[in-house]
Amino acid sequence: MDRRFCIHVGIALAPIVVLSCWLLAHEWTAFSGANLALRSFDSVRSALFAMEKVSAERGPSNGALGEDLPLPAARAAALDAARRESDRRLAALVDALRRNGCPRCDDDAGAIEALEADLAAARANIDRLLRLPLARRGDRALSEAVDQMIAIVPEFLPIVAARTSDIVAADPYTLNSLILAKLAADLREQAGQLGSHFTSALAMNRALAEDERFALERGEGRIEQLRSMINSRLVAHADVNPQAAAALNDEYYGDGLRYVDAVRLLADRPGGAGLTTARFAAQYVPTMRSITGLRDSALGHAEDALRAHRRHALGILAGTAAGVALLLVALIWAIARFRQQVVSPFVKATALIEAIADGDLTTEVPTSFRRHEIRGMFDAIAVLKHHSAERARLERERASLMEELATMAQTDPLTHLLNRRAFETRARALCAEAQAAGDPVAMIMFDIDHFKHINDTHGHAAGDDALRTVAELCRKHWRQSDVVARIGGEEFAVAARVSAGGDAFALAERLRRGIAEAAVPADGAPVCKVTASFGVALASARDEADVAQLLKRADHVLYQAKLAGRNCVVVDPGSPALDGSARSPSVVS
Ligand SMILES: Nc1nc2c(ncn2[C@@H]2O[C@H](COP(=O)(O)OP(=O)(O)OP(=O)(O)O)[C@@H](O)[C@H]2O)c(=O)[nH]1
Repeated sequence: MDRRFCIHVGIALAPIVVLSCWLLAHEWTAFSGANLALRSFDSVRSALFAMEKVSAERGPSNGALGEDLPLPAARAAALDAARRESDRRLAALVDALRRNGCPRCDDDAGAIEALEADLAAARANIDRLLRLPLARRGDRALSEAVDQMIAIVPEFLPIVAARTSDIVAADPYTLNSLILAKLAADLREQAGQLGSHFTSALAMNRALAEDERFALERGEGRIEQLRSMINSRLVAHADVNPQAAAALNDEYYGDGLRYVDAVRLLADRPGGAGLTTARFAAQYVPTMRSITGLRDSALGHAEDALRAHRRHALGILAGTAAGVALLLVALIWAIARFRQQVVSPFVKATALIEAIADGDLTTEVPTSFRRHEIRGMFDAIAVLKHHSAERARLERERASLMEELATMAQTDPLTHLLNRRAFETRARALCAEAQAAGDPVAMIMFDIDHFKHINDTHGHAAGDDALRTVAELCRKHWRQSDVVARIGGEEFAVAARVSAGGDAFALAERLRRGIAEAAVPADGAPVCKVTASFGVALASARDEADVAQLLKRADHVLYQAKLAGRNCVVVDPGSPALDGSARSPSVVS
């Protein structure tokens, strides 16, 4: 029962455990997703920063390209600082991608390697031009150098897009902030490119070429597009820092673009704008900080949301784990209590009832149960045990009474020898056994002499004592295998297996002498002497030993013994000469 209970509990617990594990796994996945989203966010931010720095590197590069030899130390230092900053940000991006631990981050690391190679090539090209005098650099070469730097920036975009999709998969609510940050980064790039379109014309002190004017218009169009996209995002999500939005409006859309328009008008003149690229950059570049300001504000907003999401996921995971642990502990506790308070008592009760049914009443019935129903059950078992013990006792008494009755039915109550009926039954069995074994059977009958006289002289009790004394002598003189009985008032009979006729006679004679020598006691003192007369009849193994016949023959010679003067043994003359002795009656007196 206990084993079955455990199996059933296991079956019932299995779906709960599976469900709990599933719930935990689900919450763990959500928490891991939130962690991955934060790491991916770090990659996106690093990519946008690196992108900005590579884009910003174009400012000092263009500034240097616009200077003639020897390159002013300040220009060289600015270019060097910008390149180091780009490299630092790229290294940070590689680190962030390594920490990111996403399946496709290896592809991104490969993309960074390609990007770094392209950047190195672009820088080498710029350095080559910087070693030439300004007049020998050539318009076309300058444009190509600027374009080569511009072409590097879009290489960041697949990394940003891939990591953004990882973030949005874990927390879709960050999508708007991330798009806004990406639009701001695009705007920063477009703004940078817009400035770059002036580089050749300013460096060569000439008017803007047709394709440069076209590029400027296209850039402004793209910037206008981004402006409306950013504005619509800002309107929909006013929670992004409004000061950053206002700064963008004032500084870049206001001052920055106004300055670009003014320089373009100047640059339309045949002699050019009369500005160095460095002066242009010094005036224009600072207005772009408002763009990165908006980008950083959007990134900060996304980071806050992601951290909140991670905290929330961690809280849910911890709550779920605690809930599951609590539920399992409560279930196990309840099952253990149920097993201890209900199942175990039932198992014990079953074992007890089985033991009682098997007759084992030695086991104690426990009484220390607190539950009313269980205590009642064990009280009932105690009653059952008590009744069973009582019934077992009655059974034993009945069996002993039956045994007593059976003994009484076969025994003479005065002498405790067999009675006549039992004698006949046992004697018949003895005859059959003797015949089977080929042994002769002797039937010895004897009768106390003048017993009436004893009764009359010494009283009936003395007569009874005389009978008991003779019975004791019988027990003393005859063997265990002999059948001895009191078959009448003062009449006794013995059936015995013998090997020779003389044996039977000797047996009878030995008893006769024993009786004659004995004194009948009464109240501890001898009262009188008794004698007995014996008749012996024999049946050989060949004869059919018939108990009735043998008794009759023995009785007949017993009568002869009486007639012969009593206190003697007479052997039936019809007995076979078993040992070759005479068949004539033997009389001993
Ligand atoms: N005390 C006592 N007497 C018994 C019992 N059964 C029979 N008697 C007596 O035994 C006596 C038998 O007497 P009888 O048949 O005349 O034989 P007897 O006196 O022994 O004479 P013989 O047999 O010829 O020697 C009777 O007086 C019976 O009352 C008994 O259980 N107890």
